[in-house]
Amino acid sequence: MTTPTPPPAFALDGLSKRFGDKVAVDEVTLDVPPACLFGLVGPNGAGKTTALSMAVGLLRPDRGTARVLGADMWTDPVAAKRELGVLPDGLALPERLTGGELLGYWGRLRGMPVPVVRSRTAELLRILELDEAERLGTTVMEYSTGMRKKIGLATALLHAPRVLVLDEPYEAVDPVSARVLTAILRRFVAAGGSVVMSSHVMSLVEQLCDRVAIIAGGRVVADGTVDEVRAGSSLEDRFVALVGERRLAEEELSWLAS
Ligand SMILES: Nc1ncnc2c1ncn2[C@@H]1O[C@H](COP(=O)(O)OP(=O)(O)OP(=O)(O)O)[C@@H](O)[C@H]1O
Repeated sequence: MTTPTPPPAFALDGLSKRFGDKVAVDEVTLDVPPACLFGLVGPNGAGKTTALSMAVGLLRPDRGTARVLGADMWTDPVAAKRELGVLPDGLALPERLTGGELLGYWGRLRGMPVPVVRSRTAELLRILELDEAERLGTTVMEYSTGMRKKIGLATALLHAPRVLVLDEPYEAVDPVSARVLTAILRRFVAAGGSVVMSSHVMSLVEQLCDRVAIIAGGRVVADGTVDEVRAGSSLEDRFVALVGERRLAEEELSWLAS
């Protein structure tokens, strides 16, 4: 008897979204295998956040489907979200809570046992170096940009999901915390989890990710292993070649520093 092949961690099929006359995402189809760190890159306004928002159930697609470990995000959202941890773009957080209170609240929303929430909260705050702020009673409203990103990551990790979707997780995070984040993501994938992360830092995606997709103008223009996509050059050069370079002409901004 053959064992059934496990479903992809994430399967996006023909996802499309239009805002008025603007086609933001156009037939995006991607498979993220189990135990994979998947990078999603593309220029500003390419459609990454829109695609990821539809994939995790935050934005209803005009067309197409998104499945998490086989469960359809829009017809079976409870099953699809059970195994999913999300760091959305511009995360709206309850501002008047401390990080620890926020995680406590989050854990209860997820129906987790209180002692588990307590011990994971303490561990996450310590590892992400938010414990000092917690001791001082700092509320999320008073957090710096990087601290907000880190508490957002903690909420994504708290229920020990099997699939993580992280919109620019390294943005505004200091180098020490970035190394911690990398260690967390590597350990997560080594244990069989999958991560989809968007980033503008090509060197980071090259170092960290197993697979990468480049999105431009709402469409997937390249998708494969990092080696396949960079095709013998650097990921940044390949990105620029596929997306198109913008050079500054001699006369442009000539008033600047004149
Ligand atoms: N709520 C909205 N209403 C109207 N247009 C939108 C909305 N959200 C996104 N768009 C448009 O959809 C396109 C894709 O935006 P999106 O935020 O997905 O890009 P992105 O690839 O995440 O960009 P960045 O790298 O700058 O974060 C852009 O042209 C943007 O202006």
